[in-house]
Amino acid sequence: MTLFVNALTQLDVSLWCPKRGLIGASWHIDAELDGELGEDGMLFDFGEVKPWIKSRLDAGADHTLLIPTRAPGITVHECNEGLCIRAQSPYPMEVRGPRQAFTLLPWSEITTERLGTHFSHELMRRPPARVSDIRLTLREENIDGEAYSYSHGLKRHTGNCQRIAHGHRSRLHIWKNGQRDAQLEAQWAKWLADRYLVDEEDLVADANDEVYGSLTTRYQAPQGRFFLRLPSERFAVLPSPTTIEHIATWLAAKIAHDIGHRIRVQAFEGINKGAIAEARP
Ligand SMILES: Nc1nc2c(c(=O)[nH]1)N=C([C@H](O)[C@H](O)COP(=O)(O)OP(=O)(O)OP(=O)(O)O)CN2
Repeated sequence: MTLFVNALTQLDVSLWCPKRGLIGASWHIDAELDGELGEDGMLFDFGEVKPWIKSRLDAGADHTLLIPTRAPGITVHECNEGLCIRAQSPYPMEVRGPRQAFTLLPWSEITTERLGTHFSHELMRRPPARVSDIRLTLREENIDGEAYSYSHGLKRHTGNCQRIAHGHRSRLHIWKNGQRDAQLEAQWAKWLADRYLVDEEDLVADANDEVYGSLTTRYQAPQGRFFLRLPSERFAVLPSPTTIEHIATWLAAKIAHDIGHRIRVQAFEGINKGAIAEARP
């Protein structure tokens, strides 16, 4: 017998891609479980399947930076913050933070297929009674219009959003003078694509940055100390923390100022939630 639960939970992560660099990603998680029925006629109570799988993913890869440790140019070593990870290609990155902020995977590239198999194996280490196999599938949200992706960290968040490099892939809706504007949505999704959104308060002066054309962000949060250096053009600098409320407000003000019209922005953070802001030129 096979039991399934579609869209059981979501994963919001960043990952290092040897072709695109730092990417924000959000995936639905679909689950299938094989096994034998118990006397109650069930394989595994839905009310227990969902919290079991969600809690395991939340405590593991969710809100971490996924690193393919066998990609060319990746190095990982211990440092005062916990782990220091450097990448070279397609551009240089250095990130440091507590061990729990990273998921290290011994692969040359991260794919949703490999992640699904990896998470399934992890869950099968201690399977529930009567479950003989588990298959997880990671699936991008089907977005008709524009999707934008970014990475960030919220130093004041008490949960895992404080981790300096986690991200999202999300819908972006923009209205100009009350009308949805597909062209503006495409333009801003393209501009935001794969950027790191940083609060200007968290940028620090670092001698390397002048030499290499990079920017460095560093902060202390409840889980530990975090550090990230990327080429300056990979950043978008906000005058505020990068909560979705501030992202929507900043985007609306920036677009209204740029084009001189009344703007409404509905910015999603991952799947099915976000913030709405309006601005006038
Ligand atoms: N009002 C806001 N709340 C939160 C924000 C925010 O910008 N505004 N941001 C975050 C984090 O950035 C986080 O990445 C979002 O995390 P998410 O996975 O969606 O939240 P949960 O883990 O609490 O939800 P699940 O249902 O467990 O996925 C957090 N809050």
